[in-house]
Amino acid sequence: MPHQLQLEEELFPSTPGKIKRRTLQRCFTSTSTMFLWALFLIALTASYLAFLTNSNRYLYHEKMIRSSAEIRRSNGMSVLVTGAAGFVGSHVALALKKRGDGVVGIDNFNDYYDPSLKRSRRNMLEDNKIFIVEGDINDMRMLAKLFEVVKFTHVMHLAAQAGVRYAMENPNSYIHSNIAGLVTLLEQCKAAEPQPAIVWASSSSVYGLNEKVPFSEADRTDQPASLYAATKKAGEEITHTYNHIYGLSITGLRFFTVYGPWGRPDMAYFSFTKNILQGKPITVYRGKDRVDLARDFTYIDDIVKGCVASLDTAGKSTGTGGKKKGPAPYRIFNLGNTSPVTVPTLVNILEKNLKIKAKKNVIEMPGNGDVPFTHANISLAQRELGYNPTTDLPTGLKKFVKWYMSYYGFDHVKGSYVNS
Ligand SMILES: O=C(O)[C@H]1O[C@H](OP(=O)(O)OP(=O)(O)OC[C@H]2O[C@@H](n3ccc(=O)[nH]c3=O)[C@H](O)[C@@H]2O)[C@H](O)[C@@H](O)[C@@H]1O
Repeated sequence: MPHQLQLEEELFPSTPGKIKRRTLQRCFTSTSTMFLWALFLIALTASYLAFLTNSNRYLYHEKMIRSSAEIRRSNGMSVLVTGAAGFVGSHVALALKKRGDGVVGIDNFNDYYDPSLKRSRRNMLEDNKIFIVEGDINDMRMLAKLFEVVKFTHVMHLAAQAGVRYAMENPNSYIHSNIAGLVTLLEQCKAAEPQPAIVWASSSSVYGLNEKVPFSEADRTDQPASLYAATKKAGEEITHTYNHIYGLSITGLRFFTVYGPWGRPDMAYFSFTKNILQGKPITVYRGKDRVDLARDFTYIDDIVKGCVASLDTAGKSTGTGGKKKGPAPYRIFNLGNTSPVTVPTLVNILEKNLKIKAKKNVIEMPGNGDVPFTHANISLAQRELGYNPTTDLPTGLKKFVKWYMSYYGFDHVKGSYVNS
């Protein structure tokens, strides 16, 4: 269209329809611009509000972290407890707080087992003024921030992917938590000023196919029977390198089948209790030649004492600026009970406490990473930590069953759960 005509067309449109369309088009163009502007302003306001909320939340968290980390006794320590919403973590955090140490927890609240139990443990800790940061130990930035806020003197590292048999179902979760997560945490500890001393949970499973009994720290640990055990053994080697290169003080604790109130639902004593109460069958594994499996079951309160004594006796890390300045302690201890009990005996004790006969399916132990027995020699921990377990399995299980009944609200008379 020639220029003149185009201009006329625009000024004097030939049809009313055109006028409408063009006016509408202009109108629409300006409305859409306005709309875009409005959208932009809304987005700007929303992100500003989000920023305010986040920074408020951050400030709130920072305040909580600082107050949780406050030391309330002379020569006390400030401890970062990883896996604080877990079984052992929650108990250790509480014990430290009760005697006046500063405690901050971290936990990713994963769903390996019912996260509501982890949340209940968190509530219990919150009632005791212990704050748990919700986060993963693989999150380097979050760890760095945490160490910026608190100069931790110690790290009690209990966050891990636990469970021996689950490793066949989800092998990568073991690599994620027990290897990658461990390295991320160690990197942070190495860089921290001052470097904290680290006490962490290894496992009796590192003894694997070792046949020498009872298991001593100097025995072979190069024949793991499960990926879980292999990651714990790898953890012992990895922590050794951080001790050797960067001067981190390291104490590895080989726990022997820890049980008790607030325990882990994936463990035999816990799932057996649940099934027996519901009248469901339990599967009892048996070893070759019909030999009963046995474990050196260790009560949680004894383990807590061992953990706290390890923190108390841990020498200082020596590195600074990420460099070792001198030799630092590297220790490994068995924390067991020194009196193995067979799985059928464990079932008998539960039956007595629950006053219900279990429906047992006895089958040969499948090749799933289990070992036939464990038995700890604890003389090293006795000597160096003053570790002295005092709770036998009947006493400990009685306390567990009492807790279980009250936590899940099981009414013995009605034979059903009150809370469900
Ligand atoms: O001491 C340890 O290092 C390990 O102790 C436990 O591992 P485990 O001893 O296998 O504990 P449970 O899973 O509670 O099993 C106890 C015994 O009951 C047996 N069991 C388990 C489950 C089942 O359904 N039936 C059964 O007979 C097992 O074979 C085992 O002999 C923990 O689950 C691990 O996280 C921990 O590291």
